[in-house]
Amino acid sequence: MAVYTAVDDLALTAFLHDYDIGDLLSAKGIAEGVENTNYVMMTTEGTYILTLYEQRVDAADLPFFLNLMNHCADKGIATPQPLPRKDGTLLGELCGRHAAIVTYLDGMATRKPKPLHCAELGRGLAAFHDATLDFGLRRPNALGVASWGPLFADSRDQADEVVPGLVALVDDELGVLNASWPTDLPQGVIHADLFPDNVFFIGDALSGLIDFYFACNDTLAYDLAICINAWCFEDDLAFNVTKARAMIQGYNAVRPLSAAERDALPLLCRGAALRFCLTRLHDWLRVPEDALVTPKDPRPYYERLRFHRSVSSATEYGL
Ligand SMILES: Nc1ncnc2c1ncn2[C@@H]1O[C@H](COP(=O)(O)OP(=O)(O)OP(=O)(O)O)[C@@H](O)[C@H]1O
Ligand SMILES: N[C@@H](CCO)C(=O)O
Repeated sequence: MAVYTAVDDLALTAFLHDYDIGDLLSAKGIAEGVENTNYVMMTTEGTYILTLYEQRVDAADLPFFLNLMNHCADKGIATPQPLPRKDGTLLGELCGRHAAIVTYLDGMATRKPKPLHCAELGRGLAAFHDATLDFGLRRPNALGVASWGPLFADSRDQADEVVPGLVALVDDELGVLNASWPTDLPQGVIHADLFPDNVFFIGDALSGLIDFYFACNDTLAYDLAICINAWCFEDDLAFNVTKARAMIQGYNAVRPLSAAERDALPLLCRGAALRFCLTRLHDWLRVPEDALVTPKDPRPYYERLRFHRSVSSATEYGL
């Protein structure tokens, strides 16, 4: 559950005086999510999401995230739109935390994506990439290729206890990726964490993209590689080429991939699998005593990485 900061009605009513969104009717903490405190809030004007940013989010990054959502929502992408305060700013303070209010998006995340969902996601991701091309702010990827070596160094001693064979695999993979990571592919703003829990659908139609708190500037096709990892493997860890084909075709229909991007896809998928394997391993080994949430298992991403290492060309992703 993720309501780290309890907000009472008096504090919230006072906070809302700085907005033009009516009077408070109700506010309920949302259990999902692990990073921040979220409330679904109803006022006389409508339904909104109130987010209080907790310690792990760097306050200096908040203008990037909020302006990015605003930029995309203005362009018709299904991202939450931050509500401006009466002074025009997007960020306030509530209960000692930075806080913002964004529009509530209808729809539901799907736990078992079908190929149709993957095609929608591909189209939505490409539209998001296109919409960000003229976004003015920049944020480097703190979890990009250069970070993976140092990240692993912090967990290397215990890695084989979590997944036998992990040290040898990751050492080898870091050597390959550091030597051959593509640097000349089209760049832009990527979501960087577009897992099924961050995408809403109404029926089979995409209705919302949320959780922009890893968004950054990086290689656009790397974002697609993250989605292939997150959406196109079954619970038994088998790769589902039908889902990958649907996703890539959907993406390609909106933002055609260059030949260089297509060729790089196996390598980008390896990088994406390694990134989530390493961040999960890091968190797995450092569960706080009072943890409210179970850490995510690194093993499925170790298995994905082994799969991508066996791929010899992008055609194996259904291209
Ligand atoms: N704009 C929105 N419209 C509707 N529901 C939302 C919206 N934003 C967040 N939610 C709900 O709140 C939940 C938590 O949001 P989110 O995933 O952003 O949490 P977080 O703690 O910031 O991130 P993380 O998933 O990385 O832990 C979502 O699963 C969703 O149910
Ligand atoms: N999507 C991430 C978690 C936090 O964003 C993962 O599955 O490892």
